[in-house]
Amino acid sequence: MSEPKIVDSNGYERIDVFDEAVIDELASNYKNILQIIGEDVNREGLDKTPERVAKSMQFLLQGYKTDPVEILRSAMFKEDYRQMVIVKDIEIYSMCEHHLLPFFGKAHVAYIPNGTITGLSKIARVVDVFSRRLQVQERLTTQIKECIQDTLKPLGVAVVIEAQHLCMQMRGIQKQHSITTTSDFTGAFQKNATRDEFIKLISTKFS
Ligand SMILES: Nc1nc2c(ncn2[C@@H]2O[C@H](COP(=O)(O)OP(=O)(O)OP(=O)(O)O)[C@@H](O)[C@H]2O)c(=O)[nH]1
Ligand SMILES: [Zn+2]
Repeated sequence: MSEPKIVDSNGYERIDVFDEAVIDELASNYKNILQIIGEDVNREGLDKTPERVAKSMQFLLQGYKTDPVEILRSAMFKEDYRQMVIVKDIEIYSMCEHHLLPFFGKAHVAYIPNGTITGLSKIARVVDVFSRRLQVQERLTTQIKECIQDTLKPLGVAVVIEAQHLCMQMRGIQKQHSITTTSDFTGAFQKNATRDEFIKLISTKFS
């Protein structure tokens, strides 16, 4: 019998990346940081903050614990459909590995099956697993592409990510409106016509 899933208040499965000892150690280090920046760690509002931040980190970095290949393998179906499948506007929240600040936006993912399809939600889950790690946008884009290509072995995979980086907005260069776009393609998407069709379809608004 499989173990019961632990869910959070939204009903989503909670993945504990760190054990309790690690949470305690993280909390103790965050307490030090609060002290170093000159805060009064004993005031009421900060009482539980070190522990909250430790748990928040656990949530934000939960992607290390899940194998994205297993996610795809859990829902692979034989199907003789060899046209483009696009899951677009998948929201992403990731953490910049340079500043530990969020970057967030949308991922658009397409593949052309070669006898095997996967559950649509699994594409979004793979995006989530890689996003919930310390990342740079380029590597995130490529990891999603490679995981789908290596597991489903489709005729091609395309991944485009558009994101805002808080490390460029709240600090540093402080550019509030710049969006970074990254893309990566395999197989059939290397051809201009196929890639153009994908770009056209992800640019179309349906609402
Ligand atoms: N290529 C890439 N760079 C990123 C990403 N996220 C943040 N960066 C950049 O990482 C770089 C780190 O540069 P450094 O000069 O070492 O750090 P810094 O002094 O904090 O740089 P500034 O942000 O320019 O103040 C910065 O240019 C960031 O904009 C990302 O996803 N991809
Ligand atoms: Zn950054």
